[in-house]
Amino acid sequence: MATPAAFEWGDMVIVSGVIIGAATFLLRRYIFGAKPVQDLTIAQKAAMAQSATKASAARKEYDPDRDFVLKMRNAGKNVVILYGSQTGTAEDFATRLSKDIHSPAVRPLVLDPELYDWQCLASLSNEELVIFVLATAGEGEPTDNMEAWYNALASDPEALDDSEVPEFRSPKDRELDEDLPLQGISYAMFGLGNNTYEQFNHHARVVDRRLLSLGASRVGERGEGDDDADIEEDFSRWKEATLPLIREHLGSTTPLESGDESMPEPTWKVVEMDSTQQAWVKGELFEGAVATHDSRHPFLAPVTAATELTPAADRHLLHVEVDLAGSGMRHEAGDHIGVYPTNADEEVDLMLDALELLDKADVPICVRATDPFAPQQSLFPVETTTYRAAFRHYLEITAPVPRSQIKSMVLPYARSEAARSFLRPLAEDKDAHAATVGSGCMSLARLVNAVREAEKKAGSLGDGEQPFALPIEAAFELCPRLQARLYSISSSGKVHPERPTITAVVLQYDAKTPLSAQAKMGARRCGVATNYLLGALRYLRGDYAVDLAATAGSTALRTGYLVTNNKQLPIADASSVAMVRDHKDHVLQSFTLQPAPNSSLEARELTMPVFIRKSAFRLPADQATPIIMIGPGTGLAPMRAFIQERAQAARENPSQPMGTALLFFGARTEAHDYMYREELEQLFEDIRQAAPASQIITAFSRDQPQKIYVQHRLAEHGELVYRTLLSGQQRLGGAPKAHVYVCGDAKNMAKDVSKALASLIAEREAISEEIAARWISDMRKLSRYQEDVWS
Ligand SMILES: Cc1cc2nc3c(=O)[nH]c(=O)nc-3n(C[C@H](O)[C@H](O)[C@H](O)COP(=O)(O)O)c2cc1C
Repeated sequence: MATPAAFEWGDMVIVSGVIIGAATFLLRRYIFGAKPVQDLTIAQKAAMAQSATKASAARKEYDPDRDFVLKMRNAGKNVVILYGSQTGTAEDFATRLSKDIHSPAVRPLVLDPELYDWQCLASLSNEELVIFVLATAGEGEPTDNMEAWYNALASDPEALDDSEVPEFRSPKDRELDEDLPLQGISYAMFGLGNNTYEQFNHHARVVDRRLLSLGASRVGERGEGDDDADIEEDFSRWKEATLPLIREHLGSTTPLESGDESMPEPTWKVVEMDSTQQAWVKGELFEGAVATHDSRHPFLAPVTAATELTPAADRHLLHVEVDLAGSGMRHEAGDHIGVYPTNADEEVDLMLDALELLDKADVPICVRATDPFAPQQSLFPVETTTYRAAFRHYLEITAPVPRSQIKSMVLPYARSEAARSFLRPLAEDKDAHAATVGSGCMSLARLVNAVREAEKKAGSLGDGEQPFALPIEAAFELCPRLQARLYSISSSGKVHPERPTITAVVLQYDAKTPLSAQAKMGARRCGVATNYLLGALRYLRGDYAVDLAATAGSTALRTGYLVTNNKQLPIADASSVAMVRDHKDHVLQSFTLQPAPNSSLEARELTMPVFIRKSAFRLPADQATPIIMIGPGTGLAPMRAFIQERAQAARENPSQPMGTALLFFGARTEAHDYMYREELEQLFEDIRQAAPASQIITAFSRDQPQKIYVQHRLAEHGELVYRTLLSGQQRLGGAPKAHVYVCGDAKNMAKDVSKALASLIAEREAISEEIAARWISDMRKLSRYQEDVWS
């Protein structure tokens, strides 16, 4: 089988020849903007940063293309919004903020800091403003695209006041104060974080404190969004308090009316191309053009295995393996793999139907910025696409629509009283929005359908009233960019080079509102990426394969499967078909999947767009160091990679000293949820040849009347855990030398595990739990207590 050289975007269509060159130019940011890998802890980074800051400032030649102040002024703007975003939320907030704040006096430009130099910050004038929208990533780390700024500004985040003053570029008209080089510069700050992480909003807090200590003035308070509560509401509150101050700062005397329901200015222009005039071919945009694969240039990896891991009656637990051969990417135990999913065909059709675009779903379109100065001129990473492909590959179409978006981008298009009465409470009342849109997980298509239902219920429309219709430009703006999903790799790169595996539970649940239960396609909601992985598994297994090209009459090859009571239907009808459920009570979605190049339908060879993201979650360099792994559920993933690696080392050299390895694994029941059981038991047999005390300790929560979780087992096996932490010492007397790894749920499990550990240390060292917790904190700083957790 031929190995794909690079990524080709699904069933994308592009005009052959000339467009490839033009698109490459327009997309140079995507194609050439190589991202630095983030594989150091904060402590390591801080140590490196001090010297790096000086060196880079001295080294850096002025590059007008990287001068964001110049860029802003040339575009006739006076505000620059810089976003630090890992998974797209901050980027989306920045874009929306720019819309909300825009007026004749306030002219914002949204920029990615990765493409600009922090040294230019001091050139801003008092009549200009910079707004930071910064998410925290990793364990209190900056996002990849803010890394250079963060390292320069906060050369020592622990001791900001003693940090060296970075060397900013002096503006032409004034000298910079040596200690307060940012005097006269104004900024506003909104941070995004999640309260379940130990270092809540650390990135925004550090940058904020540093800007203040360098002399800059903050307009308004620093906002802090909490993803664990209601980050949209946090953002709205911050905007309500801060936007008037920003307007005032920039000399605007006209406050925006809060009840403003005027039509928004479109950001994007959609041009339909004449497909009869030109030769349209399937696009293979990135083939041969990319030397390095990363999050912006994923690799189309052949899927080499896809299986179900357990016989659980009510959930699909998946194991998916891809082949990275030829990609140049390597993975190490602890790394993450990013997967760009494809939206389910039913969701795409629901959206096309809601926008009344089903009949021209495959018309080629070109989507360009209306503002000739906008930094991003093309909405998608391809010059031309189709309505269907845009919704399938590039946009997040299943997320609930935020309240502020309903207010600014949906309500203005309501042309009947019935539509306005339905939408107004959702736009204005936080609780009404949470109850209907939040709990109902009401995507844009579902919201549009619900407005139409409200109009139908109201009977005839009033005089001169038009039925509700949302223009495509608004829909493109309302849907955020489809983001890659990151999974902890569950295989070792040393043992299985080029074959990373994913271990994931398929996410499906019912939205709990009467409205959603009655709506088209019902109340079931499906996680985008895990259902895409399930779709791939089913396709490879041979469930209901259908060549949709034949039924849809499309010139593009569309491979997928469609389950509709065993009847094969044209894809366009799928959204009206009642969803079929499988034996695990999961709805069966259909996906248009990407076949391997040159493979026949019968061969069933698939590819998946992936990239590797380096992590700091690493085994100790010295294999004599003991490790304690706590990984319940799919939190087992990175532990499996560690165990594979230690087992291989033990097999190869059993006489080499090896530290004890303890695995705490938890699941619901032993009989139905114990994934990788035989393999793990065999691997521990191997490990015990070199480290005899190594063992697996399980916690099956539903195998007895009372619930037992991994934290309970930690307490029960306190003596063994303590001895492993001692690692040959008599007493700890401080942070243990063993390494502890925790992976899985951040909200409860990770916190309870940390408490259980502090408690068992306190008891045996005869110290207070507070002191023991401090030792664990020290372990974190020394990268000996590492978490890979999510909430
Ligand atoms: C892997 C991961 C690590 C995170 N680490 C932190 C953290 O240390 N502190 C924090 O406050 N929030 C943390 N968060 C929460 C994010 O900051 C929050 O979800 C934010 O909305 C993401 O914004 P983005 O999509 O622009 O990256 C983390 C999220 C993820 C997925």
